[in-house]
Amino acid sequence: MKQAMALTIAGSDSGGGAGIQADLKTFQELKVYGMSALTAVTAQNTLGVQGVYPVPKEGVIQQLNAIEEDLRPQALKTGMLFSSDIIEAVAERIHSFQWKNIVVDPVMIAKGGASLLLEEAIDALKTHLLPVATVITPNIPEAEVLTGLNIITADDKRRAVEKLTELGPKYVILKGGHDENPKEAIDFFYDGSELKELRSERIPTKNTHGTGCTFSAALTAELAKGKSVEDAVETAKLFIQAAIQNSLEIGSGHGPTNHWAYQENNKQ
Ligand SMILES: Nc1ncnc2c1ncn2[C@@H]1O[C@H](COP(=O)(O)OP(=O)(O)O)[C@@H](O)[C@H]1O
Ligand SMILES: Cc1ncc(COP(=O)(O)O)c(N)n1
Repeated sequence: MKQAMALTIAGSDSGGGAGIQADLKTFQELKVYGMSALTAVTAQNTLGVQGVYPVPKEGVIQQLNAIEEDLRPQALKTGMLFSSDIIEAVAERIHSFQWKNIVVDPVMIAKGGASLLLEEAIDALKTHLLPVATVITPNIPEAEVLTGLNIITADDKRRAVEKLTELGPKYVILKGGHDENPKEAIDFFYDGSELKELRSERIPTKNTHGTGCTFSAALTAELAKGKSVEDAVETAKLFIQAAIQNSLEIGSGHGPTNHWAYQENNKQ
């Protein structure tokens, strides 16, 4: 059997709950060989981000070249990209290497409020990266920045996914983790013509550090196995639901999700 291989292009979270660490743990749980290109080192724990140290653009390019030369991913995701320099370099390589199954998680702000993307990089994200994306997975505040819309109602969400599709990605998943619905976490899934709602019970917990990273990594892993976007997103939703349901009470801030819960549940 051909080994499924996936790449994450993202920042490091020293606390292990988000970023590259969450992505690689998720790939591993879904039995996908994980590769990484690091864009920034963050000093971070469950309480927040204490420092951000970007990798020079040349360093990011060299990591991508090394992967292309010898390994090649069947799917990849981007997370924290930090600057327009890095975004342009990543978009250019995705295009020239003809990499497929591109998941763009437009990470902007960590749960504690620290900025993981410079203001000057938003334009580059819209003009360079979104056009080469297969799927984008913004949360509500990120979708507001990308569209300029205020997103509160279901109608606002419909308008937002349509507007986001106009920026170039084939599919948009607008995640509902940040909305006010106390009962359900509803993600809007739009394929350019049809809108589907992905619903799950909202779990009352403060331990949501890394939920977005884990969700987009699960989606990427399933795409690397050759699944359709429609099927991959169903698994990603089940994966994140199990990970939040069994989140870990470690650290004294927003604890991380549990990356092994999905497989543990499937064993029973
Ligand atoms: N409390 C929760 N209970 C159940 N699912 C949640 C909860 N919070 C977030 N999710 C789900 O986790 C995924 C990540 O969403 P979100 O937290 O909005 O992303 P981000 O980490 O990028 O802000 C989505 O599928 C969302 O519906
Ligand atoms: C390096 C890095 N990348 C991404 C996030 C976003 O995490 P979340 O999924 O909690 O929004 C983070 N806190 N740190």
